[in-house]
Amino acid sequence: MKLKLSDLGVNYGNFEAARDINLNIEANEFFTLLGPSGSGKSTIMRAITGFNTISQGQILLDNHEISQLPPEKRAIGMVFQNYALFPTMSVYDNIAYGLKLQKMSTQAIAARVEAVARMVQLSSDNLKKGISELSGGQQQRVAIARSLAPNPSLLLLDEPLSNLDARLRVELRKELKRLQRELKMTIIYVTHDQSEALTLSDHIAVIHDGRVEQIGTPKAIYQTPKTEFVANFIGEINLLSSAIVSHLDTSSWQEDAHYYIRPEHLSFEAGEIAINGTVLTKEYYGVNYSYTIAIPGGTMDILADTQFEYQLDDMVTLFFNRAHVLEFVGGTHG
Ligand SMILES: Nc1ncnc2c1ncn2[C@@H]1O[C@H](COP(=O)(O)OP(=O)(O)OP(=O)(O)O)[C@@H](O)[C@H]1O
Repeated sequence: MKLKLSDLGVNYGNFEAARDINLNIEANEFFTLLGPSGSGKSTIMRAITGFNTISQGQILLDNHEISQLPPEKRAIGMVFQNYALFPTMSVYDNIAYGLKLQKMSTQAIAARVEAVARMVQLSSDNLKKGISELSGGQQQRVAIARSLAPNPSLLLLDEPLSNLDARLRVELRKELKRLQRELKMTIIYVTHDQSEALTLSDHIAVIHDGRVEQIGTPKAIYQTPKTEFVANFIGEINLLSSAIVSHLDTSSWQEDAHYYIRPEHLSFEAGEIAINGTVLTKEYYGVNYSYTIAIPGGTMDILADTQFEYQLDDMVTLFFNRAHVLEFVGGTHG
């Protein structure tokens, strides 16, 4: 199913937690709301599910206005950060919960619970257990299975992996993507983790202060951020301070602009622009090094191939090309 939010606004009392939200989410798309804590992501999700009343705009699910419907009539699946499982029920009963409400036959429920348990790779042994007997990763699988059981055509996932350790997050992230492809579902995903957003999404909406800052593919958001906020929020980036810029031959550069460059666009080898500096910190990442270089008026982070091995306090020259420099005037792309 496709979802359209048009001029959506949500207030808590006098506080505008979301405003002017316009999103077009296509059927079978993996769409992510990415933004810092408190930016309004959950507020938008709760408006879609019906747990928040909207103060303005429309929510169209396959062209039908749903904002006046109660949550249970919207047929939208939802998984929360804290799982929100029923702790005293068995895994089976948790997954079967929505199906029982739909008055499905016991036999049909059993078949469906087994099917979704298989999808999320929960064994039949696990189905008999109590929720507290499962690991965090298994509990999250139960939460996903429960939301999938009624076969929703739209699934909302609000920070579903944030309670898990790093390795499990990556594993479950791959599984989510596989499930989405297999089940041909529209997924709206909320995260403040940029690597999750970049790896999973077809499109990302960057949310900041209750507004949409930019919508685009992961590549577009990373490579051509429209605002200074997006440039700083997605990926690592170096600000070329005015002190640095004043050292450069910058006749084509504007005085009131802010200039940025990504660490991977700096080189120790060659480039149009050169800055001398000394090695301040060095981190080894297996495939490469990350160095912080002290330069006149500031520091720059650089990602370098392991062939470029320097020691602390070594003198080095950083090179980069003008084409890789991102320019912002008044916060927006120059
Ligand atoms: N029930 C509420 N009443 C009043 N203010 C609220 C309520 N819920 C959220 N807020 C405020 O609205 C803003 C947006 O909150 P929201 O939970 O949507 O952010 P978020 O981007 O989902 O954050 P997080 O990543 O931390 O979950 C915040 O400033 C928050 O304090």
